[in-house]
Amino acid sequence: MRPDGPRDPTAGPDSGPVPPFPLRLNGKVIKGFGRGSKELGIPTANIPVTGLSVGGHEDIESGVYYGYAGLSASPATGSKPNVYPMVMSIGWNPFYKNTVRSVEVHLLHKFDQDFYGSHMNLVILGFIRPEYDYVSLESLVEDIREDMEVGKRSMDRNAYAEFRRDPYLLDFEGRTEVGE
Ligand SMILES: Cc1cc2nc3c(=O)[nH]c(=O)nc-3n(C[C@H](O)[C@H](O)[C@H](O)COP(=O)(O)O)c2cc1C
Ligand SMILES: Nc1ncnc2c1ncn2[C@@H]1O[C@H](COP(=O)(O)OP(=O)(O)O)[C@@H](O)[C@H]1O
Repeated sequence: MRPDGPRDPTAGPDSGPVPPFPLRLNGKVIKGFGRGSKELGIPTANIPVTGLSVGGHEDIESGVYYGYAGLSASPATGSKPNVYPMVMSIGWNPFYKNTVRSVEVHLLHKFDQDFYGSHMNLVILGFIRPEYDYVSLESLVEDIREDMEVGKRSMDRNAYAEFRRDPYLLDFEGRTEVGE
């Protein structure tokens, strides 16, 4: 269960990501559990959990992370490839008691349209917190909103902001089959 008390304003040292970060992985955006997170204002783009095996990250600790996401061009919407800051959850979603592990990314940007089928390249820069169970949906949402603020503040630091230009993010060569 979520511990009481205030949370740290940033995650990870100001001097920049420390190993195992930056972690790089990718996958195609697939349908999630359809719990209507959009209605809560927090849509999460799922990539197949096999995306974790790209680069051998299967044993990554479950929890909440922050970093940057590169999204491929979407033929459906005509959008160009672009990079966005993101917060993400890797794990079992204890609040929902999932039986499969999931990788879910919330991009810190307002989109007019869905982008299922696009490819997403991720550079993870830091760990925010473990996954918790919650007394209510409201308290889960409140904590995710705080994760978004922690992620933003953390990436505003120079040693993290520079990863926005990491070439991995916009390299979609031969990526179409990975993680499908
Ligand atoms: C930044 C972030 C933090 C999250 N933290 C938790 C958590 O601590 N516990 C939990 O059960 N689910 C957590 N979730 C997962 C949400 O419960 C999940 O997005 C929701 O189940 C909707 O899933 P769906 O989009 O696949 O339908 C988190 C999601 C995000 C984006
Ligand atoms: N800011 C955003 N971050 C992540 N996904 C978004 C965002 N805005 C729109 N989307 C779209 O919403 C979808 C996720 O919606 P959601 O309600 O969580 O359903 P699902 O259960 O399919 O994951 C993503 O796959 C993506 O196409």
